[in-house]
Amino acid sequence: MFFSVCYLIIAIGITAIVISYILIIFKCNEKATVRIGLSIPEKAIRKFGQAPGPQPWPIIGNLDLLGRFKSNPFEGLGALTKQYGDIYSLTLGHSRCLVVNSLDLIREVLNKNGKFIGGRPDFIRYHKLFGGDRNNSLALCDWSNLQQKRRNLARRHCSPRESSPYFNKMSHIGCNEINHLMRELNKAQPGKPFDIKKIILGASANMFCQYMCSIRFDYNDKEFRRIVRYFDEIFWEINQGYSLDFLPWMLPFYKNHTQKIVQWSTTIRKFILDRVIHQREEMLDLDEPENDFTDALLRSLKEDQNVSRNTIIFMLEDFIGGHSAVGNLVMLALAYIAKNPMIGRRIEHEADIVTNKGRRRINLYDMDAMPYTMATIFEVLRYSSSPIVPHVAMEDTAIAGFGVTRGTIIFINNYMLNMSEKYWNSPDHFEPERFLDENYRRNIWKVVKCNDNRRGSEGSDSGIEFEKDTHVHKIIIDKLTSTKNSKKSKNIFNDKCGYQLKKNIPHFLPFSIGKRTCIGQNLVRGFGFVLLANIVQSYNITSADISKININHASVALPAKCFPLVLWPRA
Ligand code: HEM
Repeated sequence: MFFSVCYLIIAIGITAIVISYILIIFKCNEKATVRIGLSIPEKAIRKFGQAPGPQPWPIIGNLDLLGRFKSNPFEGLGALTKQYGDIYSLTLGHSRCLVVNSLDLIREVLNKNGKFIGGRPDFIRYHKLFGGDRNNSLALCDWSNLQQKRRNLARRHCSPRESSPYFNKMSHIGCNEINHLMRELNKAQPGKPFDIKKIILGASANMFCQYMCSIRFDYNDKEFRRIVRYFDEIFWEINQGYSLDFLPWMLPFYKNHTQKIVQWSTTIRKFILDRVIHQREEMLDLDEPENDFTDALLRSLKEDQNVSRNTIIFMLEDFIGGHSAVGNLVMLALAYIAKNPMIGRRIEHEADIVTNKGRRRINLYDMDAMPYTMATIFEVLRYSSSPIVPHVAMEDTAIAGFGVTRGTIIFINNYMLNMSEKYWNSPDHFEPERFLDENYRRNIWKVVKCNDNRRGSEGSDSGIEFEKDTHVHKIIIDKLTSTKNSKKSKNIFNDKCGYQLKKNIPHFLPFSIGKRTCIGQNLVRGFGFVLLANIVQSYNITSADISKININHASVALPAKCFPLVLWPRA
């Protein structure tokens, strides 16, 4: 009996392996059928073979190769370029994947082929996070008319231009929350390590909640604290890769984990319904002018039959959840400052100039006059190299002459760009200076008259949106003329204000490019700046033990419980 069971298990195993291998080999050899012209239909269709890549195993495909780079799979994807070049295929589980590793290829994928590769991977975890359907999520859904509509709805509020009233609102809300944050930070004992992350996340959450829903929560509100933690857990979760993503039959082994994910997301949804949406629905007056993003969403629910209540709840959840990204980004910046106090000194120096030695809080309009602070944020984005969410081909297409069949997952390896010696000097060093343009000082008198109103990203595909430069020119000119007789101030000008943040660096794509670029990037820069600049203005940041500051590459996410930091109030 025992032997029969063993033979049966072995037979099932061998059959599964053989079937798996046949399926994998079939997928590897499939050709993409691509329409290449419009004139003569028969001649316009061509078949393209897929990019070469390592030989896959049955069942796991090439997961073994990535398994060797657990702490940073993108490094693993980069290492494979030595053997297979900048574009190659992989099979992860049974999923066909294409990996692109160079700037030209990334552009070809995201800009030229954007409309064919607008899908997202069908990972079980993504469904669990969004009420059983990942298409509820703005970032994890496939491209659709609904997604276009959601992006349009969100753009005005979530990508505020400097000249818009939304920008002013952001600045006001940011500064107001900084007052609350400082009261919390003042409770910390100077020189004693403490968990600053949860306080920063709370402040960031309140900035987002006030901006999107005109509501803020007390830092001691238990429910608020809980959902801030759950959002943070989810942010970490989304930034991780699991075997489950490619081997869905492993679900029973991940039961506890997926239950946890569902519990986090349902608790968050309940909070948003109970504490935000219900009240607002009762108060909604369609004749009154639109007050915030929640108003805009509730109105679209009344005015557009294609928008469902679920859509707006998930949208609000997605956007409020953006606070975790900002909180983690600021936390990373503080960690690098703790490791290298000179970075903190230079930010303090800028902060002291713009606020006349701390006589006021730093607001969003100071952003252009504090280029080193912004450069630090950009350097965190480069150094941490947040991965671009994988795209999926929604129809057959060809990239660099290689076929990409429908359903292929496309990994865009921006880690390779961020760590390439071709583009950066000493890329493995954390150096905000690399984002400062020294030539600016020489050219300042020429450019100050420039009255170009275009958004900075239009002329480039760096994907980072900038406003016109007139404001910073004015600040610098004012500073130069008002202080030209003071040797000390002149040094300050030469040392700091003569630099400008480099803009539109074509190989720096932290927010991606093309159809599915990040909608929240202006919120990241705005709230990230206000948080970082004001904290560093008020405190010296150190660590009791820098060896405890462990930071993973290729992720902006830190574990919910990470390292403590030490604050010393500045005199
Ligand atoms: C550290 C901060 C952040 C970074 C580095 C970042 C980066 C990215 C990247 C790389 C993508 C993928 C683009 C693509 O697939 O081609 C993305 C998508 C997205 N981001 Fe961000 N993001 C950040 C913060 C935020 C915030 C604060 C929000 C909202 C408040 C936000 C909203 C979105 C949305 C909605 C998408 C999906 C867009 C779509 O698929 O159509 N992000 N982000």
